[in-house]
Amino acid sequence: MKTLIKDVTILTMVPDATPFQGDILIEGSRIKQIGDQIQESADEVLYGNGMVAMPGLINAHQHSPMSLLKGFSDDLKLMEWLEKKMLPAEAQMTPEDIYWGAKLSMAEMIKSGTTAFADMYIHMSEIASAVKEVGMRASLTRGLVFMEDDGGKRLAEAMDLIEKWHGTADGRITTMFGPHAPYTCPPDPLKEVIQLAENMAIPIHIHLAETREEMAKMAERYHQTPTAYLVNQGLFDACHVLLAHGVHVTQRDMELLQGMRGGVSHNPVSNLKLACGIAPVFEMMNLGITVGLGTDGSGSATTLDMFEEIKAATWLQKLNQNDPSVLPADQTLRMATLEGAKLLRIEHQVGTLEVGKQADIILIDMNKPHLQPIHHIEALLAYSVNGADVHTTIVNGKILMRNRVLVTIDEEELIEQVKTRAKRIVAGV
Ligand SMILES: N[C@@H](CCSC[C@H]1O[C@@H](n2cnc3c(=O)[nH]cnc32)[C@H](O)[C@@H]1O)C(=O)O
Ligand SMILES: [Zn+2]
Repeated sequence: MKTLIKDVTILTMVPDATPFQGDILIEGSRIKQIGDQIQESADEVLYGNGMVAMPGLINAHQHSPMSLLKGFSDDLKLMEWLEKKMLPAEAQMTPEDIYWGAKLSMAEMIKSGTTAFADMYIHMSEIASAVKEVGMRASLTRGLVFMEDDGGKRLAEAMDLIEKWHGTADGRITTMFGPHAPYTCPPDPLKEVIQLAENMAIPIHIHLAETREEMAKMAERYHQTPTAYLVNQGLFDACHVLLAHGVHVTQRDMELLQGMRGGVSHNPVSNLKLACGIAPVFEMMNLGITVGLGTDGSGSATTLDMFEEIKAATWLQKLNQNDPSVLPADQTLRMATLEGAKLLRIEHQVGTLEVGKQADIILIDMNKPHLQPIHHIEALLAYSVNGADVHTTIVNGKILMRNRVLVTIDEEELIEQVKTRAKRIVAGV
């Protein structure tokens, strides 16, 4: 199967590359050729017509089934929101609900230009089945809380996910271990997971230093910051780590993180909405720590539009540093693409448009008043585009949305399913 994208403005996101007009040839799942006037017959030709082609966005921290809970419980503090609303609602969710919730998130992600995501939740085989069917790329994690003895049930589910799904769906699905957070993972079980991750060469995805309450809790329990606690359990020596949030990290914490494999998913909309604080993204980047972008679950962020995260990320750092030159447009776009790919450990496959890489490409329709005239493409993409401007979404060479119509998801059926399921779930809370 060959697809030819003709006459588009190509933003490869390769560092220092400038946008240019040209064609992209996709063969199978990969980018075969990028150039000018490619003369090759293809099964499908997409005409650029004023569009921009760029790498699909990568959402580095998500809880996909929580889209069933979007708008259910807002304007609360994180711990209250989590303990009084989210966890009781999660207890009502059946495996089938998880499947449909994940699909709902994927529909929203594909329609707003996201092609890959990192997900931490429960009933992960349901999510894996949905990812396989829908055609997205995902790094899947069974979230592990160790606050009560569950006889090893959660960990067994995590192992099962990794053994059954890692590297499957034509390589679109990878997995991580997911100790949930420093405050839900005491030293012994955490060390056990770290050991497993090291032995199996599987990365770890974990929440870190999201709230002031977490800082206080960890100081009281262990007389340490959450970051120092993880360092002292040997986490960063063992494996690649995807840290979600990293809002409350001290200068000393950042120095401890310097040189880590992996990095931080910055989730600015969720952090703003829950009034968690502003992550020191600029400082972390200056220390060479990889920082990508995520939405967190829709239960908190209430949106999965990564273009909103791009805007929030750059605005927050400009304000925080009192300097509008901080996080310029191209750097922030890179956080949502190549840096995110590094966090998911898939940068050899995606994150830039390069010959030989997997074809995860989005086309953005610039023929709109709010996107004209075009002086600097990157500025418009970072500051003006929103998810609804995405025209076409391609993952692994396959078109998942064509002219805003989903190809692998029946949108009508999806909406019917989630309406009834969501109603039943919250009735039990
Ligand atoms: N609670 C599950 C395991 C955790 S899955 C991932 C968890 O992260 C929770 N979560 C979602 N957003 C956040 C956040 O911003 N901070 C901390 N946890 C969150 C979410 O509700 C879900 O319970 C169990 O009992 O087995
Ligand atoms: Zn989260």
